[in-house]
Parts: sequence; C-alpha cells; structure tokens
Amino acid sequence: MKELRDRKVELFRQTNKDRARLLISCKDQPGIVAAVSNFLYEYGANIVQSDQYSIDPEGGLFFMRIEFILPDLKRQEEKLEEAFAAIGNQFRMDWRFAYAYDIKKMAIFVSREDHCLMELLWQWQAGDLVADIAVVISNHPDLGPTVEQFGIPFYHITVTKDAKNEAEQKQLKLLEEYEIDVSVLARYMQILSPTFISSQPERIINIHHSFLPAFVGAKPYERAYERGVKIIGATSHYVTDDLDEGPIIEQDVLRVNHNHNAEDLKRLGRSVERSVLARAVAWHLEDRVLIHKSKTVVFN
Ligand SMILES: Nc1nc2c(c(=O)[nH]1)N[C@@H](CN(C=O)c1ccc(C(=O)N[C@@H](CCC(=O)O)C(=O)O)cc1)CN2
Repeated sequence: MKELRDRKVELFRQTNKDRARLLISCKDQPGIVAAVSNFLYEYGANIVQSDQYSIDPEGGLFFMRIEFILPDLKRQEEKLEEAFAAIGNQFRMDWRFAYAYDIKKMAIFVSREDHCLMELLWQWQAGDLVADIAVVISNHPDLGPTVEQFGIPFYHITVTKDAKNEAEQKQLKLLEEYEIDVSVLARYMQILSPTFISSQPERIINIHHSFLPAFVGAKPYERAYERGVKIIGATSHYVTDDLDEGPIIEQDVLRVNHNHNAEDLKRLGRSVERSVLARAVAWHLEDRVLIHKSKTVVFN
C-alpha cells in the first residue's frame, strides 16, 4: 500500500508541477478580475478555475480563488510573486500564491476515538488525501500500534490539568521538528491554550461532534439526547481561543428519532464526523478556504 500511495503522490506532483493558486481578498471595486486575469494572461498562464465572491452589505469585500497553469512554474515562483505585488498594491489586496506541488505537512492530534483519524489515514493511504501526514500525537497510548502500521510516527504525550503547558511545549516542539503546515484535531479532547493556537494561526482544524452552534464543548451527544433532538450533526472549524466558535469550514447533519439513545447518537454521528472532517481537510489542503473574521468563504 505504501508503494501505491507513493506512486499516487508522485503522479500528483508530476501532474500538478505547473499548477498554482492565487488567493485574494480586498475591498470590492471594479477592475479586479480584469487586472488579475490580464496579469496571468500576460505572464503566459492559462486560467483553469476562477471563483469569486463579493459581500456588499458588509462593506464591499471581494474574495477570489484563481487556479492556473504556468509552464516551468517552479523556476518562476519568485519573479511571479514580485510582479504581482504591483497589482496587490494597486487594489490593496491581501494575497498569496500557493503551489500544488507544495504538499502540506500534516500533524493529526487524537485522543481515544479513532474513527476520524482512520478516515484520514485510509484516504491518505489510498492517495486520495494529498498531504504528507508526518506525525500523529495523542494524549493516550491506545492508537499507537494502529498508527505505526501506516508507517507514521506516533507520540504519546500525557496531558494533565496541572501540566498542560509542559505537554503543549512538547507538542509544539514536534510540530516544529516535523515542519508542520496544518494540524488536525481528530476528536482530540483537550482544550488548546491561546499560546498554542497563536503559534499555528488559522492552521488548526477541529471536528466538533455537533451541528454548531448547538452543544458547544464536551459531551454534545449526551446533551443532544437529553434535549430530544431530531437532528444530530458534525462541524469542522478552525480552532480559536473561543471553544468551538472558530470559522466553520464544513457541516452536515443526520436525522434521528426517539428510538435512539445517547450511544446510538454517537454511533450514528461517527459517519457524519468522518465525512465532514475529510471534506474540510481536503478543501484546506487545496487552498479552497478563505477566512474573514469569524467566517469562511469556501470555493469548493
Ligand atoms: N482552544 C480550543 N481548543 C479546542 C477546541 C477549540 O475550539 N478551541 N476544540 C476542541 C474539541 N472539543 C470539541 O470538539 C472539545 C475537546 C475537549 C473539551 C474539554 O472540555 N476538555 C477537557 C478535558 C476532557 C478530558 O480530559 O477528557 C479540558 O481540556 O479541560 C471540550 C471540547 C479541541 N480543543
């Protein structure tokens, strides 16, 4: 299976060696699309996907994701970005280029529940999730053997209420050592400190096992059962200091009824959690998610 994955990743790299994405947000005004598309045309690029969105009522904000092919891209990266700076300045843009061949390094944090972790590992092993899953970190030892079967390093770092900071320092050291681009909390049941979050801004993705904003925090299924809900759900969001209130990337729901107890809700919810997290992670890896204040624009 490793050979299959390696072949798929290498094929992805070859197929996408000239593919780049340009992500833009700025104050909406006439001429942006023309200026950007003309710049790419004059630079010899072929635009293969272009999405944009304007929020008028909230002060006229413009968001754009444009995907293009530019022959011999790797050699032109620096000059391309230097040349685009003039347009960025002209429209006062927040902008960045992302390159498909820069496959993101991912850390997965997990506690004891394995379903979200396994979904990511299965998709990664099949080559469907294009990431370099460099390390799995857990506050429990249970999933070590499972992870190591995939050939991925596993670190058990105990987290206690009295020594959370020490644990986080060890975690952060690993993220630095593995040069992690994105961390995924796959049912990781520890609240991260502001210090930890600020070291990875807008690069920590969580799966919360409820249809937020309902049932923020711990034990959402038990609370949903007590409330007598007819729908359960899952929400994937970026992690911020405000628990489970970060920008939402993806959500989904499932109908339930009076026949289902709390354990049934957990069982039924697991499939929703897995698919919601996998979509959210894939969109982040493909640079399809733009964040604005407490919300996202997802060009999927
Ligand atoms: N700063 C943030 N940290 C985390 C977030 C977040 O949005 N901001 N999301 C959570 C995930 N989560 C629900 O999805 C969650 C996890 C843990 C808890 C909690 O109360 N944990 C206790 C310890 C519980 C235990 O030891 O089993 C705690 O940390 O004190 C609530 C919600 C991940 N982290």
